[in-house]
Order: sequence, then C-alpha cells, then structure tokens
Amino acid sequence: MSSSSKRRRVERSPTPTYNLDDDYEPYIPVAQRRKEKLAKLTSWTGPTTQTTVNKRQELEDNEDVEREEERMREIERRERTLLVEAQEVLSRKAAEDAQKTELEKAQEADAEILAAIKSRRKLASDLELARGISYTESLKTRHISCSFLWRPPRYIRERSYNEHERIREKYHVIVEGEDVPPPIERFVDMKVPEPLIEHFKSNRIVSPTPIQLQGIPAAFSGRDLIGIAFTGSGKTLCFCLPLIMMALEEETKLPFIRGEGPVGVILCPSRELANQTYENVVSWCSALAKSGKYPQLNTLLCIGGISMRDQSHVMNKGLHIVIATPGRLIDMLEKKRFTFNNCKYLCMDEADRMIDLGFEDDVRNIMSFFTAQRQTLLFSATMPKKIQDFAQQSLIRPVLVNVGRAGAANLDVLQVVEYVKQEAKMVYLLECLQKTAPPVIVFSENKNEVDDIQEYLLLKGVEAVAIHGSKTQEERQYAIKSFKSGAKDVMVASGVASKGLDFNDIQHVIIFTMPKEIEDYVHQIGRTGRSGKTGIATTFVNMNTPEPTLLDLKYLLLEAGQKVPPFLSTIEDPQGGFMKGCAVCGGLGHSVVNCPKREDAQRRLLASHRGNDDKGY
Ligand SMILES: Nc1ncnc2c1ncn2[C@@H]1O[C@H](COP(=O)(O)OP(=O)(O)OP(=O)(O)O)[C@@H](O)[C@H]1O
Repeated sequence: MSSSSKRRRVERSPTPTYNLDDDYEPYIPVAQRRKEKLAKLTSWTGPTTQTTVNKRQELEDNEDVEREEERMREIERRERTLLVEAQEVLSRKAAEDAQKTELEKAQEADAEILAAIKSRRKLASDLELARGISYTESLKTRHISCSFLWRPPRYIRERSYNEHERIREKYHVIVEGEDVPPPIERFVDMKVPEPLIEHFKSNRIVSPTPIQLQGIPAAFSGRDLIGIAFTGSGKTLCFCLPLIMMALEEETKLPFIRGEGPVGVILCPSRELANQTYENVVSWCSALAKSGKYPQLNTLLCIGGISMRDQSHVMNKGLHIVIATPGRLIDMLEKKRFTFNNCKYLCMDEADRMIDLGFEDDVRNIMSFFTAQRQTLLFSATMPKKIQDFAQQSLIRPVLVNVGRAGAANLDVLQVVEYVKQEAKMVYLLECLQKTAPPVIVFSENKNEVDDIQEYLLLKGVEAVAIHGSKTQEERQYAIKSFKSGAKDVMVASGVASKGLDFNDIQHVIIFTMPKEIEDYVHQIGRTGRSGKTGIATTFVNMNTPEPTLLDLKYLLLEAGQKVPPFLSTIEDPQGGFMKGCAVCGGLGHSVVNCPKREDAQRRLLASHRGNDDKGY
C-alpha cells in the first residue's frame, strides 16, 4: 500500500478508535460516509488545487465502493423476490393442478407437445426458406378440354353454397379452406376426356367416389390439397388425373423433346406403391393415346432396386410424369438426369409417412429442386392433426378434403379381434385360413416372423409367398405378381406391403402380430373391403400387445360400430378415450403424452444421432 493512500485513510477517519496499526481500516457505516461526503462536497468552493484533486479522487474511489455495495444489495433483493415469486407460482399451480381432472391435465400436456412440434421448420425446401420465398396465390392451371382456366360447368357454378354443402353432406365429405371449388358428381361434368371415361367404365369406375368428387375439382382448379379418405376409396385416381390433364395440356401446346419435363412428380413411400401407381398412370395415358385424339404421354418409374437403363426409351423422349420413391429421385436429380425446371405438380401419396421423421429431409431436398411455383397435394388414409398442421403451413390457400375421420377404419371391413397365446398363433393361423376363400394376406411386424410363417404354411401345403424389406427387388416383385395373378393364395407381409397396395378382392386379412401404431393397423385391414366390396380382418392380440395399442383398438372398434371382445372392453381407461384422436398418430385410446408413435420417433431420432439410423426397410 502506498504512503499517500495511508495518508488519505487517516484524514478520512474522523475518530479513529484504534490506532494500533497504520493499515487498520475501521468500518464506517454507509450513512455516515454519505454524510461526510456531502460535507466535503459543500466545502469545495475554492480554486482547484492538488489537494482538491486528491480529495476528489478519494471521493470517487469511495463512490465506486458504495455503488458496488448497493448493486450487490439490489441483486440480493431481486433474487430474493424472484425466489419468493417462483415459490408462490409453484404453490398456486399445485393448487390449480389439484383441482384439474386427469383429462384436463393430459390435454394441457398435449397442447404443450403440439406447440413444440408446430415450431418445427416449415415443409418448404431449404432453398425456398433461405430465399424467403413464399407464394400467396394458387397455381393457375389450364385444361386440355377447355384451353382456358378450368372451371366447373355453368349449372354447377350457379348452384348455391347450401346446395354444394348438401351434396358434401350426402357423401360425408368435409371441407376446409377459402373459396373451396364445388363438388361434382359426374366425371363428364369434370370435363374428363371421353376416352378416359370409357376406359374407367370398362374397369367398373362409373361415378366418382366421395374423395374424387370433391378432390378432383379442387385439384383441377390448381389448388393445393390435403386429401384424407379411408383405405380403398380411390385416392390414386384423384391425384393422378389432375397431373395427366396438366401434362396433356402442356404437350398439346408445345410437344416435349428429349431433355424436357417432367410436368409433375408423384412421390410414394415404397417401391411397390410407386410401381402400382405407375401401372395405373400408364394404363390411363395409353387409353387416351389409343383413342387417337390425344398425344402419348411419357411416364418414368424412378425407384430403387431397378435399372434405369431399362427405361432409356422414356428418358430419350420428353418426360411428362415421374412416379418415384424419394431416394432414387434425389439420386436422379443430383446426377441431372432430368430437372424440375418445368415441374409444376408435386403429389405425395401416404403423405403422413413421407412427412414423418424418416422422409422429411428427403422431401425438403426434393422440393429444393423446384425452380418455380408448384401445386402441392398430400394424400393419405391416416393424417394425424400434427401432420395436417405442419403440412398446411407449407401449402398455398390449401383445400382440405376429409371423408370420415382421418385414421378411421374402412366400414366395409368386418373387424374380428381374438386373444391368441403366442405359442398357439401358428396353429390357429391355419384354422383362420379356413374362414374364407383365398386370396388372404397375413401381416406380421417382424421380418423373421414373416419368413417363419411362410415356411410353416409351405410345410402345411399352403401356396404362400412372402414380402419384406430384406427381400431383393426381384423377390418382392415376384411375390406381388404371383399373388396378384392368383397363382398364390396367401401373401405373408411385413408393414412394407400394408400401405396403399391395391390387390384384387382380398377376402381376408389376418394380422398375426398387432402393430404398435394404430395407423398401421388401419392400413393393414384396409387391404380388404376396397372400392365398395366387403372383407374380413382377424387380428391376434395377447399379453405382448402394449396396453395403449389395445385401448386404441378398442376405441377404433367402437367408432366403427364393431363388436368389442370382453378382454378389450374390460381394459381400464383412466382418461375415458380421446374421441378426436391423438394428434400425433390418430389413436383414440391415448393422448400425445403417451403416444407409442412419438416414443418410437424419439427412439429413432436418438438412434440416428448415434449414427444408427434405421429407416424401417
Ligand atoms: N370411382 C371409382 N369407382 C369404383 N372403383 C374405383 C373408383 N376409383 C377407384 N376405384 C378402384 O378402387 C380401388 C382402390 O383405389 P385406390 O388404390 O386408389 O385406393 P386408395 O384410396 O388409394 O387406398 P389406400 O389408402 O389403401 O391406398 C382400385 O382398384 C380402383 O381401381
């Protein structure tokens, strides 16, 4: 310590009580120090000398100390107040919580989780997000049959809003969105080309199904669309027809040459589904071309496991339509085998599965290849609220067309649920196969179990084929082809074959192992009871089936007016069912908080962070 500072201290202290040590600094109360400071300040009236400078310096030092002390006291005061406030809030919340019912608490927790989900990035491409591009107007689509913007016939346009609503009610169609185009009950009034109408008739497609009578006019009007309708209700035609019409219009205006196109792309979550959609589009396009009145459209199937060289004849011409699975499509776009520079139409079939964790980034990546505005359509039989909300953020003036509750089972399927012990399942399966004539599909969630079931059935003399994700593409194609042609009676399948595949007249679906997620169950039983026909679904459950899944099943059966077996009806449900459906998976027996799908997604996410991503198949 310098001698000058020692001096200052002696001067500052008016009544030093102890003077045993020069370094000793007695404590002076703050109030007293303030008083002294004030006295000194008032005595400084003379000219500025070295002494006054020193005095001023001394006072400034003192002020710094005081300010610091005061600041610390203020922080302490604030911390104490915050602590008290936090305690008060907690005890108030505890008192409020005590008054809430279990259902209210669950609803609050759901809302919190949903808010977190909603804050996820929009489903626009990274490029669009980076550039801040957002479109506000729907795409203006022209139509081959009228060479101007498509619109319904005058007599339909002149109908009142109430008349449109009456038609919607008649077909159980619910719509949401601004200025929704009217429903149209006849293909001819939709201005579908006559050769196509004839072709439909030869395939027993006479009048539009509910999703078609509202979905097609909305899509023809260029509107972005979310289409939700039960399994087997004709969604494929609903999203393929608008693209075919768009491509016809473009080709007629100016024929495509090599390297041009596509006009639009349809994305599917599995190769089998893509292949089936491709076959439909090809048959509809050739019906048009065969009439001689319309040009030939070129369609490319772009899926993994096949050689693209086999389709070089398509690639050598202008390309109108691409039907694809995400992985192969990204590969082709990155290799610049074709571009999306003129692509105006993007449809996702089984869109919930696409947007779900596994494919979300792929979809974003695909969107980044679009260079101009597009029309976007999302279709599925199951579309939980979470996916609807998330998707809607990314669509432009979307129209939502809903036939029945999203995720509800097809009412043309008789659902039978049986309690079968694990070790008795195989034997009982044989018995179940006697219930109906073939063809029958047996579902299991596990690839090894699929193989075991097929082996057992073959040993028992049943003509069975198997399909799952570890089979080669040839094996998968063989299984589907021989089953579709009727050469094989039974197909044993993992989830891969459940969504979207349209087999002719399946009599019976047997669910050997109940899937954890009720959406998968809805898709699996939906392989029967298609396009207005009826079918049976038998499901085996036992003590290995998780309780939330059993509750979902119970409420799904109740909703569909089906018989609920005693072992299901006696399961206690603390919350009394969620009749609107869990917002994440659509299940009626649980809330978002204990949703098996969300738990699964979180597990997958964790696994992927550990570099162990398993995308299902
Ligand atoms: N308007 C119609 N009238 C009669 N049958 C139709 C009509 N439209 C489509 N179909 C037939 O209904 C069957 C099911 O159609 P599709 O595969 O499009 O159903 P989906 O709604 O996509 O089912 P999923 O949700 O299981 O994929 C097909 O065989 C199809 O030919």
